Amino acid sequence: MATILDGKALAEQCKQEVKKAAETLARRPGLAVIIVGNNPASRVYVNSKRKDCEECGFFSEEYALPEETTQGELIALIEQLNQRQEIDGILCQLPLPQGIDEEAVLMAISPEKDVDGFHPMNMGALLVGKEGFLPCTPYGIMEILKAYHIDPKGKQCVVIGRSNIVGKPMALLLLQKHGTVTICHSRTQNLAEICRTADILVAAVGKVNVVTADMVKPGAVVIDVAMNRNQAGKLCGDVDYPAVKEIVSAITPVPGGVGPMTRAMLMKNTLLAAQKHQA
Ligand SMILES: NC(=O)C1=CN([C@@H]2O[C@H](COP(=O)(O)OP(=O)(O)OC[C@H]3O[C@@H](n4cnc5c(N)ncnc54)[C@H](OP(=O)(O)O)[C@@H]3O)[C@@H](O)[C@H]2O)C=CC1
Ligand SMILES: Nc1nc(=O)c2c([nH]1)NC[C@@H]1CN(c3ccc(C(=O)N[C@@H](CCC(=O)O)C(=O)O)cc3)C=[N+]21
Repeated sequence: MATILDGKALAEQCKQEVKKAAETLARRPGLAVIIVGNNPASRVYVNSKRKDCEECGFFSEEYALPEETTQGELIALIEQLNQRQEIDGILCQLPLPQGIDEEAVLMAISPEKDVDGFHPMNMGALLVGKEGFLPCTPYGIMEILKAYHIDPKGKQCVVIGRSNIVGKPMALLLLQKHGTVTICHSRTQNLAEICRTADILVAAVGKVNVVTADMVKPGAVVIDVAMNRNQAGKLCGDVDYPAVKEIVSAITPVPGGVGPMTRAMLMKNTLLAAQKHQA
């Protein structure tokens, strides 16, 4: 029987710890969340971030900007938030509307307030193994592995996906923990064969059933990052969960796996930002 890696329960635990630590600070940690346009999925995520802040006793501000917002206006807001003492973390929800250069926007966030860990300064710190904010999703996955005593050291790790926010930093964190890491993407020719070598398989593609049971080594650990909707409109990951869970040693469910831990790590990063900021 596979262990179901319960990200939801672990996230609740993490948030309780964050809340406790936040109570010892002179001032509540503050998070500003910016959302541009009317992406319904983004709306859902932003609402849950507000709830997380309340749970952790944080101060939070939300900026819901219209679809027509210009890059200049968005960056001007970020620059104001960079200056504000009571704001420890700034998150600009992705994706941004067409015509706005995401990289320019992410670069505008002060690296000290970049609780998403998307600024090139924090990305660079991760690359060279220096301290910085870790991107929340890969950070949350490493916390899941740690909590369940799954050590990447010496293991074959396969990451499917090479985005700057998930796949690439995921690969770097597994490498940092001494995994032997292979990164796959849309041009990978022998995906199934490479996946079958994995002791730890991380799927971060965004396509239903891109990972089927024949691609998974029996006894492997499978982490499903994706947030897809299937034909019935149900939330699901990249992995054919019912079939794959029968052959693995451990697997994250969707929902209830990586998603809640991503949000918990956002709270953790905001706490860390506040601690540094107030030191
Ligand atoms: N649980 C959570 O907290 C989070 C979940 N997500 C979800 O994770 C998924 C990935 O997100 P993100 O990294 O931002 O997505 P991107 O679309 O930026 O990246 C997807 C990656 O998958 C690769 N890919 C596409 N098709 C295939 C294929 N057939 N075989 C192998 N690789 C393929 C792409 O390759 P190429 O580079 O060649 O195009 C790309 O590297 C999405 O479902 C997203 O919703 C994202 C963030 C947080
Ligand atoms: N600047 C920025 N930072 C992000 O971290 C960021 C982003 N932009 N854009 C979009 C992606 C996606 N993402 C998720 C976070 C939590 C869940 C989550 O909590 N999921 C729940 C289910 C939620 C539901 O029911 O819809 C779960 O898996 O159990 C999902 C997805 C963060 N992202």
